[in-house]
Amino acid sequence: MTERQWKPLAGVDRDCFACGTENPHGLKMRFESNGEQLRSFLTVRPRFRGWSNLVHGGILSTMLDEMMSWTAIHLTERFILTKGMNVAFKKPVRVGTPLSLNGYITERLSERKARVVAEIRDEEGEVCASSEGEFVLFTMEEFGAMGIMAEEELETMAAAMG
Ligand SMILES: CCCCCCCCCCCC(=O)SCCNC(=O)CCNC(=O)[C@H](O)C(C)(C)COP(=O)(O)OP(=O)(O)OC[C@H]1O[C@@H](n2cnc3c(N)ncnc32)[C@H](O)[C@@H]1OP(=O)(O)O
Repeated sequence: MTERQWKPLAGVDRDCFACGTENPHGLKMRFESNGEQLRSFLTVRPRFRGWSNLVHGGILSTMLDEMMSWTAIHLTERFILTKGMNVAFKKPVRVGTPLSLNGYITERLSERKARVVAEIRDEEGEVCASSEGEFVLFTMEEFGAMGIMAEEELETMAAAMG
């Protein structure tokens, strides 16, 4: 069986703290999908440290939330909101070291909800932090009705989801 090909996903949001392509203060996360899972590679800059040279736990949680969110968006082709998430910090993560993340759906709870997992691995491939989250899924019309973003922004996002 041939391994599914990984394809880069276009960044569509300029200013998001986690994935914004133009946010100078953000993490600038990028994503790839093979149709079954998503992954991301990044090295966290020292400005995001907590203790000494360790990546702050809040930053790790943001990375996991973003990984799960992109996974939910691209694998369900719906707009999403994070309803809740649990994080396990298993090993300290150091700034300035290459990290990889992956995300996958563990359960489509209903038409409206999905359970998603994300993991952060170090260079040795060891899982340093992981999360499980529940995501509420919305059609473009439903998301538009919530007034979270402008019509043209909604359409740009919807076009990038498939
Ligand atoms: C390419 C892109 C890249 C761009 C990628 C950008 C990625 C950004 C990622 C950021 C992710 C985040 O951090 S999001 C920000 C943090 N999260 C939030 O702000 C969410 C705040 N919480 C809420 O708004 C709410 O609690 C919800 C919507 C999550 C859950 O609503 P709830 O009412 O409390 O929960 P629940 O009882 O389980 O839901 C009841 C039912 O109503 C539905 N429901 C609830 N609200 C609505 C609604 N307004 N419109 C329709 N349906 C709704 C649910 O689906 C569910 O359906 P049924 O099961 O009965 O059928």
